[in-house]
Amino acid sequence: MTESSAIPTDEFAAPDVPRLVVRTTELDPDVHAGLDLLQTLPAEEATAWVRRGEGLVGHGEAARLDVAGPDRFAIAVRWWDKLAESAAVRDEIGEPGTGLVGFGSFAFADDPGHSALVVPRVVLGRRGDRRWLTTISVEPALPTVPSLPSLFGTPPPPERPQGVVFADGALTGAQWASAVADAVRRIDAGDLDKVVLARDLLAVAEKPVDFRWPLARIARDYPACWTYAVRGLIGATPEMLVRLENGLVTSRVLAGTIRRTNDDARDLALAASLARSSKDLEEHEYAVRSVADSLAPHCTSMNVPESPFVLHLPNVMHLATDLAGVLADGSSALELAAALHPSAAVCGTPTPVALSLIAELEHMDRGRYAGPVGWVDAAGNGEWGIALRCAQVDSEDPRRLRLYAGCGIVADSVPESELAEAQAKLVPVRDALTPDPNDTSASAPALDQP
Ligand SMILES: C=C(O[C@H]1C=CC=C(C(=O)O)[C@@H]1O)C(=O)O
Repeated sequence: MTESSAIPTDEFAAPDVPRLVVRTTELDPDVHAGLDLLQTLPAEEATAWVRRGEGLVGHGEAARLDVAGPDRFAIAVRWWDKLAESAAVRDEIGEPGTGLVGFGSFAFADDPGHSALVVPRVVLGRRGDRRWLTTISVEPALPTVPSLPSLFGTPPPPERPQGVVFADGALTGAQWASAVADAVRRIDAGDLDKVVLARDLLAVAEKPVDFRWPLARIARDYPACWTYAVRGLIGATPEMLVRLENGLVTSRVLAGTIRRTNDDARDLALAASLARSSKDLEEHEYAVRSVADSLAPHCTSMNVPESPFVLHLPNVMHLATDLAGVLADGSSALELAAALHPSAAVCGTPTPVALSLIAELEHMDRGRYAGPVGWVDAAGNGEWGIALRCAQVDSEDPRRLRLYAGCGIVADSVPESELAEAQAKLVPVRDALTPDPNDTSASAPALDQP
C-alpha cells in the first residue's frame, strides 16, 4: 500500500503526510559480505543510487509525492520536512543514508515539470564495510514489509532486452546540428554566453524492457558514475550536483568534453589538448561559476579550484572541478539541489535566456533528464546528481525508452563536432540496451565487487 500524495493547491504548501514508522538495523558483515545492492532489486517499484557497490537501493513504496510545475522543489522540501518531523525512527547506525530516506527525481523544466519523491518500504544500504536494512511502514497499518529472507535471495534475473532498434527523437541529427548553429549565431549576436542543447533518441524493444538489465550493465561498465533508478528513469551520471554529509558540502562540476578513441596513448594526448582547449575551458568556467555562485549563500570556507582536472570515462573525457564548502545555514541536500538547479552544465549563462532558448530550439520536453536525481535523509544529508546518460522507460509501453544527451554550446562550438559529442554521450545507455559481444549469458551481468 503506497500513501501517494497529489499536487497541493496551496502555493508551497505540502500535502498531508502519513506518519511513518522507520527502523534501521545493521546487517552482519560476515553473513552479508557478498550483498550486491543492485542484484536485490525487484522488477517493479525499485529505486537505486549506487556507485562501486556502495549506496542505497529501495524496494516498494511506503509514501510518494508526485509534484509538478515551478514550485516542485519548494513543495517537495516541505513534504520531506513534514514526513521527517512526524516519523517514528529507530536507527541503530545514525549515519548518512540510514533511518528515513527518500529517493527523488526532478524535472529539468518548470512546465510540465513532473517530478517525484519516493519513500521505499525497504532500503538496503552499504557504506564501506557497513551494511544495513531499513524498513518503513505507514502507521497505523501493520508493518507488512517483505519478509527478510526474500530480500536476500536473488530475485529471478532480468531478461536481456531483445531486438532493440533506435530512431531519432524530436530532431534528426542534421536538424539538431542546425539548432546548434542557430545557438552559436545567438551567442555571436550577444544574446547569451552559453547554452546546453540536448537531443533525444527513441529505443524500441520487441518486449517490455526490464530496467534491471541495462542498469546492471551500465553500473558494471561505468564504475566512476553514480547509477540511479527512480520511477522509470535509469542511468549512470558522472556529475554530482551536490552531496551533503554531516555539514560538508561537495559538488563535482563537469563541462567540456572530448571523445575517447580506444587508443590509450592517443587518449592521453587528447586529454592534454582538452585541458588546454580555450573553448572547453570557457564552457567549463560558466558551469563552475554557476555552482559556486549558487552555493555561496549556503556555505562558508568554499574551496573552488582554479583549474579543472580531466575525468576519464570509458566513452568520453570531461573537464571536471570538485568544489567543497562548509554548510552555514542548515539547508538539506534537497534544498541545496533546488538552489543549484539548473546549473550551467545543463542550462547555460545567463540562466533565463538559456532556458528560453532551450525551449525554442530543442523541440522536446526533457522530462527528468538533466534534473536533480538522488536521495535525502531525515537529517538532511543526501546526494543529488544531475540525471545525465539516462533513459526514461515509457510507463504506458515499457518496450519504449527515450534516451537523452546534451552539449554545452559556446561561441566557438562547431555543430558537427557537437553532434558527434552527443552521440558519444548516448553510448553508455545504447550499449546497455544492445547485446554485449563478450557476454554469452542470458541473464544480467554481475557487478564486480570493489
Ligand atoms: C548535458 C550533458 O553533459 C554535461 C556534462 C558534462 C559535459 C558536458 C559538455 O561538455 O557539454 C555537459 O555540460 C549530457 O551528458 O547530456
